[in-house]
Amino acid sequence: MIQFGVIARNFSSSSAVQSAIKNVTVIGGGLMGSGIAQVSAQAGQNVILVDLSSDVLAKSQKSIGNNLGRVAKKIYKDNPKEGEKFVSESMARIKTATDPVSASQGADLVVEAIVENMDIKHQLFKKLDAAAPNHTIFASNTSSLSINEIAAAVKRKDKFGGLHFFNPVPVMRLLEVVKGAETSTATYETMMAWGKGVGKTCITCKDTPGFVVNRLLVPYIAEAIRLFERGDASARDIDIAMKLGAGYPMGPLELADYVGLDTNKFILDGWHKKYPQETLFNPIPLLNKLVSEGKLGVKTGEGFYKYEKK
Ligand SMILES: C[C@H](O)CC(=O)SCCNC(=O)CCNC(=O)[C@H](O)C(C)(C)COP(=O)(O)OP(=O)(O)OC[C@H]1O[C@@H](n2cnc3c(N)ncnc32)[C@H](O)[C@@H]1OP(=O)(O)O
Ligand SMILES: NC(=O)c1ccc[n+]([C@@H]2O[C@H](COP(=O)([O-])OP(=O)(O)OC[C@H]3O[C@@H](n4cnc5c(N)ncnc54)[C@H](O)[C@@H]3O)[C@@H](O)[C@H]2O)c1
Repeated sequence: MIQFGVIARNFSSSSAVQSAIKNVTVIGGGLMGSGIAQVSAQAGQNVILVDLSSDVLAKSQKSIGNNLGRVAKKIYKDNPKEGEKFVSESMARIKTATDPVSASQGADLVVEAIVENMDIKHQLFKKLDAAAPNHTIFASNTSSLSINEIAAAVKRKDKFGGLHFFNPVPVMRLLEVVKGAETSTATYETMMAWGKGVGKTCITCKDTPGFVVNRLLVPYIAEAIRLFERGDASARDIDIAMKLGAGYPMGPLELADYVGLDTNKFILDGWHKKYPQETLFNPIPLLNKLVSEGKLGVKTGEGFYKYEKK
């Protein structure tokens, strides 16, 4: 259970965003982008949320509104009127767009949260680099790709870094802030201040595959899928085992569904390509089969488990 204090503390520190960043463009309005837009707006930032699909944007705005309502219920439980004001003011700070270039022209920070694919991230950042103001910082929310390799697509390598949020963004208190080889100290410090300002506890690490959390988490989830694939235990028992035996809030297979089986696959495929000798990163036939069948987990209504459509 997430204690009230945690959410309130996040909010109180987030309401004093003192960094040089006021206007944030979030590109990718899916699971992560919508959460990043939410925490930025509730911290007083002006946000433009961009996606290729206006259907996705409409769905994301709805889920942001619902999630802001959950946050408001906790922070303003004794003052529902204030809670309604908090939600409406936060929502008013979020605009949506389908054109990333025009949406980045007034940005102090662009956070990319599109599909985990290097080529597509390169195409996007190359386009933005030519259009966004010189002072704009670019950051990727990538789970597993190299910040240095993504930054190869832009000239502003001194103003490029990693801002790796965790799902669900409004609840998970960690933010991994990653410096690339050419990220300037000023950019790094601005990203750290902004991360704190939107209510996160920031840690930092080198530009190493999976940074800290995913380097430990993704192989763990992969091993759980292999355990299930071999028939050593049921999905339910594997998840119960890790919740009751290791104190995790979610078991590995329900977490894989929550993160997205496509994202898990993208990460493993990328690491397998880079480190073919590392067996922990080997492709998993069952994971590949589920993804090929469009069973991506919570976001499509079925993965290892079935979910009722929201
Ligand atoms: C792969 C990537 O690169 C990296 C990653 O992101 S790896 C994934 C990291 N994330 C995790 O490991 C998540 C682990 N799971 C959890 O922490 C918890 O199961 C969970 C927070 C998702 C849900 O918590 P749980 O107690 O089971 O359910 P639930 O009651 O729905 O939510 C708990 C609280 O969080 C709040 N909450 C949940 N989701 C929320 C959201 N999206 N927005 C706002 N609030 C939310 C709920 O309001 C609830 O608060 P309340 O009880 O005070 O009302
Ligand atoms: N899912 C997680 O738990 C999680 C956690 C941390 C980081 N990440 C990373 O965040 C990124 C997004 O993951 P997600 O789970 O939100 O994916 P998602 O599939 O939910 O959302 C991605 C969104 O990007 C949009 N998109 C794709 N190409 C685009 C483009 N060129 N321009 C604009 N929009 C585009 C898609 O329409 C989609 O709505 C990935 O790099 C992923 O590795 C994911």
